[in-house]
Amino acid sequence: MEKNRKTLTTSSGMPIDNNQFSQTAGAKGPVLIQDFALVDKLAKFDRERIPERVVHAKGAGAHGYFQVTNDVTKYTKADFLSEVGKQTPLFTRFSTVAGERGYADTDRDPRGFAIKFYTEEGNYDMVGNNTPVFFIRDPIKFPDFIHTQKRDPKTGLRSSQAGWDFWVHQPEAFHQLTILFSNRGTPDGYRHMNGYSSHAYKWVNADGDEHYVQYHFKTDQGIKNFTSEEATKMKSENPDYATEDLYNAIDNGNPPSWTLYVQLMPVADAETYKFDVTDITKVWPHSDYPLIEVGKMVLNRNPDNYFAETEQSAFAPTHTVPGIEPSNDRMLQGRLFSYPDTHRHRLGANYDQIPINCPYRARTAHYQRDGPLTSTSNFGGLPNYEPNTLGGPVADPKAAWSTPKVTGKVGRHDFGTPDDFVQPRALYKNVMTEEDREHLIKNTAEHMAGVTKEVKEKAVKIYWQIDPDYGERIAKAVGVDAPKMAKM
Ligand code: HEM
Repeated sequence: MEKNRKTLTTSSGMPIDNNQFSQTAGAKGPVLIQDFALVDKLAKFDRERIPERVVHAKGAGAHGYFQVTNDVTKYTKADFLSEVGKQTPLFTRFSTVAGERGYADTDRDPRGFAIKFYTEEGNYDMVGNNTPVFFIRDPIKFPDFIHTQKRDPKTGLRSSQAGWDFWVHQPEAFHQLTILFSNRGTPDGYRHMNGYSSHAYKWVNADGDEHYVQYHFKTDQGIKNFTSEEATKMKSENPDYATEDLYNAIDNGNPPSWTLYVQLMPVADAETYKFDVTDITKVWPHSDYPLIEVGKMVLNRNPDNYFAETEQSAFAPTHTVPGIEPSNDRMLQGRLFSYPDTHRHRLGANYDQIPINCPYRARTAHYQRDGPLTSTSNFGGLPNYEPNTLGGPVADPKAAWSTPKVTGKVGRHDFGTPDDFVQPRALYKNVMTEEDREHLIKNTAEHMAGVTKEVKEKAVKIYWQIDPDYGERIAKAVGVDAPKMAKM
């Protein structure tokens, strides 16, 4: 055996004499079940795959840190934001949404933008996207929406018909669609896009004052997008383009960074504001609520092992810290349940004990025990019940959340009649350049190419209500009659 090379072992640590030939009964005889070097290897291999994430299956991860650059203590008591200069280690995962784990990175799709801050008060996860709004605003619609983005149950193919058939029944989706079918739907890798909380969360300060908050992580690399042609070409040239680009930038000592800004709205303002600020299909005008700088996120270390870190990372909006609370945004409330639930399914009940998910900078103290793959000391001989006289951990009333009032009847309430077109109209008319609009029309029409006339006509009707120019140009590009639609 060569010097300085370790002896190969089984997973139980038994030295292995030979890794080239299975044990057999005689040179021509059958393979023996006593050969643990073989059985251990095959059994481990048989179980190598865990379920992929039901959405956001393909992603790239990176370690880094967050540093506070501005005093925000009058808005939140979150300890990791308590001092200018304070640094908190973090892990980030960027992703596409609909494709499977082997899918191409440059597909038109929102991009996931998930951050796990390892704070001294426990892990804080910010699970956002590169778009400030979303397609729907009630969690009961999420599984149906995602089914339209995944493969058709009969053909096993992706179907743009399903997407459009769903969207034409959700006029509120057209704000997000106007973003998705602009070139922002095909960002040039993960370094050149912004990240948003999309939801309103709540910041609470030490005196109990509450603000709704929206997060904007602005890329310091500048926004860069692919055109539809460039993105499609890249799918075949390098399906892992975004993953490789992020890895190489960090590996080459060129750490990407993002500046975090927030919009803050006193909770009382929300009652009289012109729209429901917990509606995720809306953005808050910067003229009403300007951006306030908070700090910088820098990604400077690649994972050592993709599976252990990136694949096993488990983010949840439920993982929060004192000073940051959920709002009543219905989508967010649905997500609070969905993420830890899917982690228990994907990784097991002790997903929090996997090193990448472990709140290693906080001192955890509780009475939860056992379960599959318990891989900590399981709190040794400490008591496993409470109340007790044994000096075990007790709850601290100071950690109580804010106590917002709720009124009204239990029921399946609709959203009333919000104006879902004013914001996509402003985006189309006032924010986009003529070149942006040309790309938007072309990209939308390309995607709608195989869609039925009935669905195209319904979509055109919505586009026309957003803005007649938008509707007429889409109608022309997809080959339906816009003026007739407009009179319907
Ligand atoms: C009711 C609505 C939603 C539901 C039920 C839902 C559910 C899920 C589920 C089950 C996963 C897989 C998690 C895993 O296996 O680790 C996931 C991933 C993800 N979701 Fe959502 N989602 C919703 C809306 C949203 C919204 C609005 C955003 C962004 C603002 C978002 C951002 C993400 C991101 C970034 C990931 C990937 C996290 C990672 O990198 O591991 N989701 N979602």
